[in-house]
Amino acid sequence: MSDVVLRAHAVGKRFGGFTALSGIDLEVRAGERLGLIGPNGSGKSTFTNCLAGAFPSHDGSFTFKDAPLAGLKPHQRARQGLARTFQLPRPFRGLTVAENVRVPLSFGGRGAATMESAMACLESVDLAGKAHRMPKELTQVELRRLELARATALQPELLIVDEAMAGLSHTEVDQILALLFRLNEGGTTIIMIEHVMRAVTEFSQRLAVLVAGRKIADGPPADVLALPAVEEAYLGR
Ligand SMILES: Nc1ncnc2c1ncn2[C@@H]1O[C@H](COP(=O)(O)OP(=O)(O)OP(=O)(O)O)[C@@H](O)[C@H]1O
Repeated sequence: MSDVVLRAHAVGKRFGGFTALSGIDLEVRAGERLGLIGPNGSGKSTFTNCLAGAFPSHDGSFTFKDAPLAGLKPHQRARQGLARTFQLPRPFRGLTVAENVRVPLSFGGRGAATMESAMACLESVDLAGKAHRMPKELTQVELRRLELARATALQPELLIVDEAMAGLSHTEVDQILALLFRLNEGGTTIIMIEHVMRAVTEFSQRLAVLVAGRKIADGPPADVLALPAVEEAYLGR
């Protein structure tokens, strides 16, 4: 396998007559921490949905671990090692926290769906103490941690974290960041989609910027954030 774990080539997506994404080329190296940023409606979630296989079709192509993703359904992509979290946590409300993790453990097929495995996943996100609670008993940051545990239960090589920090306090952002750094140190490649600039700049080794469905910058965070086009489009100056 090459050093590049994910390659997006000319990815585009239209909704009726509206072009949400156009000509996106992006490479992500194994073990990298990439920040994908851009103003509201710039296409970040659309890109994630294309990558995860959530849409029936899109333009262009993705190659993951040197194999094309075309034609694979979301669950097949997850089994290949591609996982995502959702902006709004989506636990199974009728299942306990531990059971919520056992579902992707069994579905991903990359590890045993035992209670021990579920507890190990929960420990990795500091949620083992709430294993037998119901999701409605969790705080906002605990729900985000559960969302991460559910994604990491798939043992992904690549994890896309979609706005995990929204609405969290400074300390809670630090807690999620620490978790993500730990996951990355364990070998998981991470794409962070985030509006909390402190978090995304602290975390990312590289930033890619989408504006109106096009990639306008890609490089070291300090260089990218200093570009006038990025300041103008993203920071609204
Ligand atoms: N299913 C859909 N049908 C029609 N338009 C859509 C659909 N999904 C997204 N869009 C539009 O595509 C554009 C890109 O949306 P997207 O959610 O990808 O942006 P985003 O960068 O993730 O925004 P945010 O930061 O607010 O989450 C927006 O104009 C949005 O309204």
